[in-house]
Amino acid sequence: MVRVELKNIIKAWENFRLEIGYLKAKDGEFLTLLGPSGCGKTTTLRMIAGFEKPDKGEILFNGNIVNELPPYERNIGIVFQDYALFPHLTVFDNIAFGLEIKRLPRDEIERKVRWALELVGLEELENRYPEQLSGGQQQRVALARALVIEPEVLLLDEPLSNLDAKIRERLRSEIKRIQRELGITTIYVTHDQEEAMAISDRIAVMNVGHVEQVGKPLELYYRPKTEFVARFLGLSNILKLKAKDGKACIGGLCFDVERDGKVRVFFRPESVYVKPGKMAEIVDYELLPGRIRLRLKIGDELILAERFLDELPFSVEDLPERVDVEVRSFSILK
Ligand SMILES: Nc1ncnc2c1ncn2[C@@H]1O[C@H](COP(=O)(O)OP(=O)(O)OP(=O)(O)O)[C@@H](O)[C@H]1O
Repeated sequence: MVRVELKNIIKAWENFRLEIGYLKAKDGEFLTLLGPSGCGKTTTLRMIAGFEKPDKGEILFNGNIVNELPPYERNIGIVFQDYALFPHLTVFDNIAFGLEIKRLPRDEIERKVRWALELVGLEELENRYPEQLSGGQQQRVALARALVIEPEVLLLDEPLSNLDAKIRERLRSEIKRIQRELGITTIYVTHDQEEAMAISDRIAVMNVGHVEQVGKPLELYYRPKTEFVARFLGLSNILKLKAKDGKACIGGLCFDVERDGKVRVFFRPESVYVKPGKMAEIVDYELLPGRIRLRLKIGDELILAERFLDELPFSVEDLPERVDVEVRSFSILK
């Protein structure tokens, strides 16, 4: 297994500069680079793969600098967004290709390809050509082809973005299963926050040219450090308040912020609990499958609350005009 580290990386083009002070994928970890289009995810992955050289800084595998190693000497498997299969080769031969280049004996190639076919559930389709496969099946072939060489690091660049929603969900849980089964260090690029939350051990959220925050999915979701991370991962409440004696209050709702002066208090709509009372006015609401999203006015600010219908302390037909509000999880933004 391999630990991948990036240290003091700088990569600049005319109109873009990427700087990463330190980033690590631990042994066997599933690390996702998540961020909007153009923030530098692919460039980061390409440097790890060896297709691109950093202007400055080091890329290390298990503590050894690999900057000068070409991709084929880094022991990596790569899956791209466009499956990039050979159209004139069968599924079997597409997967066998990398092993044939290594001139492995025929029976070993057979054995390894069958193992990879089984891993991705394509045993029945080994004689088909890529054009005879669905997008999801083609991406499975690409995955099998990346894994058959038994790489120490698996790199995936938006592997699911050309597939429709249902297949995407199925394939993502399969990628996760295979990754766990093999315990292979994996670095995954996506701009889809739900996908990143579902699949990752840890996520590095990137914003133009840098990493904003690294953490476990729920840690980033509930305790983002910056407004960018908060907003990128979902619906946010952000209140700009003035704290005194360690408390920041608005309309009777107080947060223990353990500092004084201006603070930005962040919380998710799901962290807001309501019950009949006086603190906030229900301005309007929206029904979602099984849930209700309430817009509340507290002091002179609007906040969102989201609750499952079956845990509301009143019925939707009989919403009170005002409610008391409790926020059970919040963080202070930088
Ligand atoms: N070879 C290159 N020459 C010049 N600029 C480049 C080159 N490769 C990438 N860039 C620029 O670097 C920036 C980051 O690109 P990159 O592909 O890493 O972003 P990304 O986060 O992966 O975006 P996307 O999700 O759209 O692929 C972009 O502004 C891009 O135009």
